[in-house]
Amino acid sequence: MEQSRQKPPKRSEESGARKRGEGDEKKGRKPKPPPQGVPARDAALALIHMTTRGLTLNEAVETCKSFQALEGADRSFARALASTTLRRRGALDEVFESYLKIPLKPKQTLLRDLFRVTAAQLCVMDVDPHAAVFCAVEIAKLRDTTRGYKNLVNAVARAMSEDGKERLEKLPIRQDAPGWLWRRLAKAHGTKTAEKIVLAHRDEAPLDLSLKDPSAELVLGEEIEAKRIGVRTLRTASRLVPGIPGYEEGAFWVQDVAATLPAAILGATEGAKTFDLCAAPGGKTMQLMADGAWVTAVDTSAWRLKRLEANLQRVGFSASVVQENLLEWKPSGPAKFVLLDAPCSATGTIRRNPDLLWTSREEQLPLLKDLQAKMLDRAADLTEAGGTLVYAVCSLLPEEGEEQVEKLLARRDDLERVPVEPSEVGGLPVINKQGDIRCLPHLLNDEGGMDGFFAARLRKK
Ligand SMILES: C[S@@+](CC[C@H](N)C(=O)[O-])C[C@H]1O[C@@H](n2cnc3c(N)ncnc32)[C@H](O)[C@@H]1O
Repeated sequence: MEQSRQKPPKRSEESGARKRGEGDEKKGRKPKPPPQGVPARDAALALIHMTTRGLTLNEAVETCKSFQALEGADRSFARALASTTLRRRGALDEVFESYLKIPLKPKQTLLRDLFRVTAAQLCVMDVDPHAAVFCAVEIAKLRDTTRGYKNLVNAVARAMSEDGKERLEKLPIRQDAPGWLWRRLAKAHGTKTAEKIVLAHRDEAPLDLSLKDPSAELVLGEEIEAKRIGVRTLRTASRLVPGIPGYEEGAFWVQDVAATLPAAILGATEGAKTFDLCAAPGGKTMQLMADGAWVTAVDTSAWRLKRLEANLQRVGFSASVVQENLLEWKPSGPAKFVLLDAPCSATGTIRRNPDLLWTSREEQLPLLKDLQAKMLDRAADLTEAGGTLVYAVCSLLPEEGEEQVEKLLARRDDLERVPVEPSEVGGLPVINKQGDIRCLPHLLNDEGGMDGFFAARLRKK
């Protein structure tokens, strides 16, 4: 059986919580769980385990019964614990594994996830270490696959409570990213920038609201801190979207500041025929419509289009919505303005979706790149002469962004790049040498950062 490499640390004499638990155990009484105890931590473990099996964190949150049963502070704690575990999983694995004499077997997935969640509490989060150790052992006892390892869990958790934080802090920054992503980020942006990107992934993203009418004042109430940023964004410290004044009236929708830039640089004019390709769930459709464009929104996914329609309805817009594969869609004619927000690795949204670090697969990239190139050609064909095409991806990887555009311009002579001006992006520091938009998560770090995005503007000759 696996054992801890180190002796478990001595128990702290100051530990009221642990002394109480131990005493109770000796006397055969059930120990009293501390606040935000076993149920919240067990729900966080369930969420993590669902992501290990391939679900996104959002899907797990929506479907996990033990999480759904939580309320208030327990619910927030479980969500924060799951999110922290995913953000730091690479380093946390390294830390807890350093205490094991015998590595875990690949099939011990639940035990591995329990160690991860416990390490996140003990090495990253500011929680009572005694509560973390106590609950880890109680959770181990709950299931057949972990019950036999409760002593190991106890020993490793107690060892981590002693010096896990120090071990974590000694690890290189790149440890938080999967190897394939780190290699690609370092090659594309250089090691220093790649480190800044990986560091930015440690933090929760702020909540950005896109204003339907950017010139209007949105009165949020004194309790919600907010600041104007970019072209139409109000950045807030709030998390409760439906609770924000103006939500029911459709005065805003949720959209990271970086995601507002592709539609902003398209420059679709009032009443102009505009194709929003790969449109769902409709963030950019709403933005184009708010600027008065006459939009046809195309997407292949029925359920995502349902969300688009619900979003449009709340904000009070009605677009022409088409469920079609873009590569096969045959509209009656081209449009003056075309926005293609192509499917991609979504690596630019890791701050919001930390599960992507572990659910994205390098093997998906060739397929995505092939699809993006085909979509770009199709989108160019659907743009009328003299019209504007914007290509966008929420990716950190140039092979899905910059390189796709270079290759497009090399294989077609009917397109030319139209460089973006700083005034078009509200002065944000996101315009690269070619005049394209390249957002990275650490830019504007002091103000909460931004999603990673690439967007280029092309004119059809
Ligand atoms: C990056 S998301 C779009 C986000 C959207 N533009 C927004 O701002 O809310 C990419 C979209 O491409 C859609 N998609 C993927 N393959 C497609 C295809 N062959 N034809 C049309 N849409 C496709 C997906 O369903 C997904 O909704």
